[in-house]
Amino acid sequence: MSAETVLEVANLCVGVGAQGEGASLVRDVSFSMRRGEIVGVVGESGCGKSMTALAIADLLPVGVTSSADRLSFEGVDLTTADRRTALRTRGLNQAVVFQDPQASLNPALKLGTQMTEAVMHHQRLPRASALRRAAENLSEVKIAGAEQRLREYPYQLSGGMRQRAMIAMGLMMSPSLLIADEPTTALDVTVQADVMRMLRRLNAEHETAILLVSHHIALLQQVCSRILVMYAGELVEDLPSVSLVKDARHPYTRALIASVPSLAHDPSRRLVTIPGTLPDPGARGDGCPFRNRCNEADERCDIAPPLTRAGDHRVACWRAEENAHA
Ligand SMILES: Nc1ncnc2c1ncn2[C@@H]1O[C@H](COP(=O)(O)OP(=O)(O)OP(=O)(O)O)[C@@H](O)[C@H]1O
Repeated sequence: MSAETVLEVANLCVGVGAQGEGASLVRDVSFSMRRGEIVGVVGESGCGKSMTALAIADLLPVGVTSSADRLSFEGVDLTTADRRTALRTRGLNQAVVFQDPQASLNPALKLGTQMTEAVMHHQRLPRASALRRAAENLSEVKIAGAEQRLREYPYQLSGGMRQRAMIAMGLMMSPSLLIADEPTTALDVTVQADVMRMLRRLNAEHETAILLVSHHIALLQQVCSRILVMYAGELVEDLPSVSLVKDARHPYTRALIASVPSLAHDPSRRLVTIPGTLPDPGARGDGCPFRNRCNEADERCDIAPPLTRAGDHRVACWRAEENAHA
């Protein structure tokens, strides 16, 4: 693994039950992220984006478990590390921002207390220095009157401010990876743009890699260097953002693109919606998970296509070769 690799995930699986013995929610997802890279994860609701992000962050809901051949942060493999090392590695290197900051901020603690807890514990920073850093971070995400805000409770902040405070909190440790799951979905459009600008600036200034989960493929194309496309719990395509529109090879990725006005090749053509629905996690069967909704499916699709690499592009479709030139 190169020193430039921040995160490496090999064959991540997520399932319901203490041993993942129930329905399979995520199957064999593998990818890595370089320092400072912004990688997007896209797909329809229920395709396993959040479960993938939560498994990496070790924040899966009760009753859902994960396994992986390798899950390493900064070279430390958390699948073999002891609990203490795993906690410390995540604590030092990883921050998480969710769609709903309300769910992540403790309503009973003042902002200053919750922003400083981790650095005081992990970096042994004295309280005064930690509070100074917290105030600087709040100013950095454009929250005015930072010192006063640190003495306030989350309910005293607006929704957009809470989301920015979450980002400021996440960056207290200068993490090498920020996991952001739909960080702007619950916000109104102007605040969304502010939050995205902020994430990009923090990425550029602190070299923080960002794993950005969103169902909004056009937004990901604008900010990410690479996009991972998930379908029914599987990674079906991984490609550079610059290739998205002209070189997507999986029919599902193409359908996602065709359903977005700003990305569709010919905006005058009718936008395409994807017929059918995502199969239930317990009822995916064998073969390509997309075959029942795919207008290019043929008899080959009864066998699941492997995720095959060609240069910096990976696709799980028997037609990937043909589609590369189509
Ligand atoms: N607590 C849970 N227990 C069992 N299954 C769950 C739980 N939470 C979600 N799921 C199921 O896991 C699958 C993947 O869900 P996930 O939230 O990862 O999808 P997603 O792509 O992030 O969707 P969205 O964009 O709606 O958040 C879905 O079928 C969902 O119903």
